[in-house]
Amino acid sequence: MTTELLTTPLSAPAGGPLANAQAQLTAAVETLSYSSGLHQLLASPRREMTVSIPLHRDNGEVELLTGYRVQHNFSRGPAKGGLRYSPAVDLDEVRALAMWMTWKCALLDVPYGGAKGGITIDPRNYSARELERVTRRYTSEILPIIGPEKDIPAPDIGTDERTMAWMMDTYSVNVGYTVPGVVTGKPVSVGGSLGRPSATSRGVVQIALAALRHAGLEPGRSTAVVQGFGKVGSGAALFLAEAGVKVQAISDQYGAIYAADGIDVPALAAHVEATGSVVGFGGAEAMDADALLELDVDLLVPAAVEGVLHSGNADRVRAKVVVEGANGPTTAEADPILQANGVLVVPDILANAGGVIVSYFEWVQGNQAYWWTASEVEDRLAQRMLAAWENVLAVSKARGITLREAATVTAVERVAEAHLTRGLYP
Ligand SMILES: NC(=O)C1=CN([C@@H]2O[C@H](COP(=O)(O)OP(=O)(O)OC[C@H]3O[C@@H](n4cnc5c(N)ncnc54)[C@H](OP(=O)(O)O)[C@@H]3O)[C@@H](O)[C@H]2O)C=CC1
Ligand SMILES: O=C(O)CCC(=O)C(=O)O
Repeated sequence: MTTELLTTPLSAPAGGPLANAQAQLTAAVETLSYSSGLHQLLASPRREMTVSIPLHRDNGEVELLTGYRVQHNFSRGPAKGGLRYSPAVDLDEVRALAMWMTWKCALLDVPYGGAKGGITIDPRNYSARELERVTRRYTSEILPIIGPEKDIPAPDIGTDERTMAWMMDTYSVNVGYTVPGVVTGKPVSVGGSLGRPSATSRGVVQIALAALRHAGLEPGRSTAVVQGFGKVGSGAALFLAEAGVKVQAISDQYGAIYAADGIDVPALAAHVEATGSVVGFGGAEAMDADALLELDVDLLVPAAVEGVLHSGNADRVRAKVVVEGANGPTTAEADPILQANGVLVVPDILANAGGVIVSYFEWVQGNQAYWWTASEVEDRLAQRMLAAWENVLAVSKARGITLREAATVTAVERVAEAHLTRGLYP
């Protein structure tokens, strides 16, 4: 196949998540020498839905929210991906996140395409009753395009297992029977899997420990910082500390804390539970949240939002290894700077894939109505994460490309092969 033009059908603002996702795809398409037609097909979402969500607030006022569901690709199976509640959500962000889900599922060889959803809302400003109404209305609006064989949402920023229970109930009430497989990341009491809440963090740390050793660093003598202390960041900090890594700094959207001898992560979790933020934790000192990314440590785990490592700060990153717990934390401009400085970057589509792997296990268990033990889930998760790590390392070495390029090339090739095998003229 020949590479002619490498323009993509969706124009995206430079530096934003969609431009970054497209730049990563373009690099993979160039390596694979795909045609521009195939490139455009891989770059374009198969289906997008934008919905208005009228919300009756508890005080009687009516507010109109906007929600999205983007299904990027179905070539390898039903679409799969999280649902985000954040004020920063827009259609381009959801498009990027959906594309990354396609590559993640292909890389880890779970039988899904990629999707993502979002609502532009700051969930902290709404009561639980309001969030339930928003979730139920959003689910009703996107109901025609989701389902266990079509598209299966899961938690992401600002959503959790309670959100998934509301989605599952709304879908089930509409179709007339209980459909646990329409979402994953549900509570165990309604068909969730043991081990799903901790799966993304466990996977991040399994990869982080392997990456540290690959870089010649002994985890028990290593230091780390974690950006974000939500579902992914808090678990990552905890599992790193349990593995003997000294977690010296942690941040959330309100600020950052630092302790040279290592933060007591369970005590910090109790503080956050009580106060809502890492700020003010007694066992550490306050530090500048941007400076946290530039600390002289062995391991940096960005586990919050996109674009935090960019052309303006990449040159100052002193961590030897970056393991991307978040989706898209490193911009396309930052990648070559980090590479030139010898920083080993383990890409999101590999590092944070533990969540979708256990979501897949949840879907399989639900479909068979047969439940696995926590250790079965954890053992199978570790096997898949470490096999994918070895595979990406091998491709990187064989082709002389970065880990991100190796992961993306592997995934894109699998998606293209599935698409072409199914035939071009359905
Ligand atoms: N949940 C999952 O299973 C998976 C999540 N991911 C990705 O991991 C990342 C985090 O998701 P998740 O943990 O689920 O989301 P959560 O909503 O549980 O947590 C997000 C965390 O990021 C923090 N945060 C937000 N903005 C900033 C900022 N500018 N600086 C520092 N911290 C910030 C939040 O702070 P605060 O607490 O103050 O609001 C919060 O601690 C996202 O990129 C997501 O897409 C990837 C794979 C699976
Ligand atoms: O568990 C899932 O299905 C998807 C999780 C997710 O949104 C992600 O991996 O980014």
